[in-house]
Amino acid sequence: MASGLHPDVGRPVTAPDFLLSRATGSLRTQGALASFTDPADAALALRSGSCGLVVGAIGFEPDAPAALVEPDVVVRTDGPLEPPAYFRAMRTRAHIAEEMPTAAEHRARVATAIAGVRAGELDKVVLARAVRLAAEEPIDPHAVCAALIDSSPSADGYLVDLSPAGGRYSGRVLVGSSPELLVRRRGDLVECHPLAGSAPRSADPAADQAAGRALRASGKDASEHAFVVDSLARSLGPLCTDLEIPEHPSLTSTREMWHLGTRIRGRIADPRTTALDLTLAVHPTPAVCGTPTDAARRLIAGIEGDRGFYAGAVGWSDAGGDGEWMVTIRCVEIDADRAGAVAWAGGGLVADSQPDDEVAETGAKLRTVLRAVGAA
Ligand SMILES: C=C(O[C@@H]1C=C(C(=O)O)C=C[C@H]1O)C(=O)O
Repeated sequence: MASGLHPDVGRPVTAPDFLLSRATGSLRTQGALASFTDPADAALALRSGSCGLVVGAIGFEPDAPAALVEPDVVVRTDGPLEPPAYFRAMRTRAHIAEEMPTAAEHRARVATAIAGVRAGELDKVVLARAVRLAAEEPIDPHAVCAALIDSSPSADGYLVDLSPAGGRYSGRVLVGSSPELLVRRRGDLVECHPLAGSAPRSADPAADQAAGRALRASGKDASEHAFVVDSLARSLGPLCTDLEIPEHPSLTSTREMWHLGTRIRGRIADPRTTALDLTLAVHPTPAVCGTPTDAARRLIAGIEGDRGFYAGAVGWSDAGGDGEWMVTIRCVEIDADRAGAVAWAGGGLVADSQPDDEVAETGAKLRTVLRAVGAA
């Protein structure tokens, strides 16, 4: 680069402030004609037709501030997004500055929660831990997103400017690569692909296949998974007709993880129900919260505190009702000054869960984003 040029020269001016990359179709947007911190207001604006499209993120807690906007400029594509060469060439370099909590403390929390499940206080709860990352050079959220899209076999990735949520979120950006489709509506077709029940993958092909087979055969993981499918069946039942739910989950994978997944399909009962309405009806599922929902939510708030946008939903919905929302996992929230970030990972706990396995599982889940920021 010639000296004297602005360091940002070459940076695509079309860099979006929201994007969702999916193999089945993507969307990126810039600007905001309107913004919503209450998802119910956004849902109403879509249904009334006063707003044509809503994009952004909603928090884990339904009453937490959302970062939703009606975007100004919208580009839709049929396939996944191809990150610009400018961002692909950037290497993020960060390191873990703090474990929140330490792996040992997370193990102790997990053991306490499993004891609660065994005592009959609840059936399942998802506990998460976080790490604070410190950057060697300012982090460019688009570079992290490009790395996540490029390392996802299905080119999954998302980026959301959290500023519309206000307060401490001003200037922060959420970036991730979620394998979990919370809900999608296309025309009258409604689809979900819940994941629950996980095992870390292995670099050794034989060990990797064995880990997948063991997950498929695991009664503990089947029960963890069933809570999610049952919850979706209950919440979607009144909103859909012809709900098709396979009897058994199948094996699915990311670069780091094996998961049990179930492809659920149905037809929308009332065409006025938008993808955002569906999202608000099913969220939070026991894939990120637990069963019963309120007991799990209370336990999570007491142990972890405020999850913010982690374990929420990220996506888009249009006034015609179409849209797609992913579960906000495998993500990192980048500070407004770009000097640091926080990444989270959680896992479901049932009566048969083992604390050491759970620590290993969250460690493996964290690697998705740690690799993308050069901290793995
Ligand atoms: C909570 C996370 O993942 C969720 C929990 C899973 C599990 O408990 O097996 C699997 C996939 C996700 O639904 C996360 O990645 O942070």
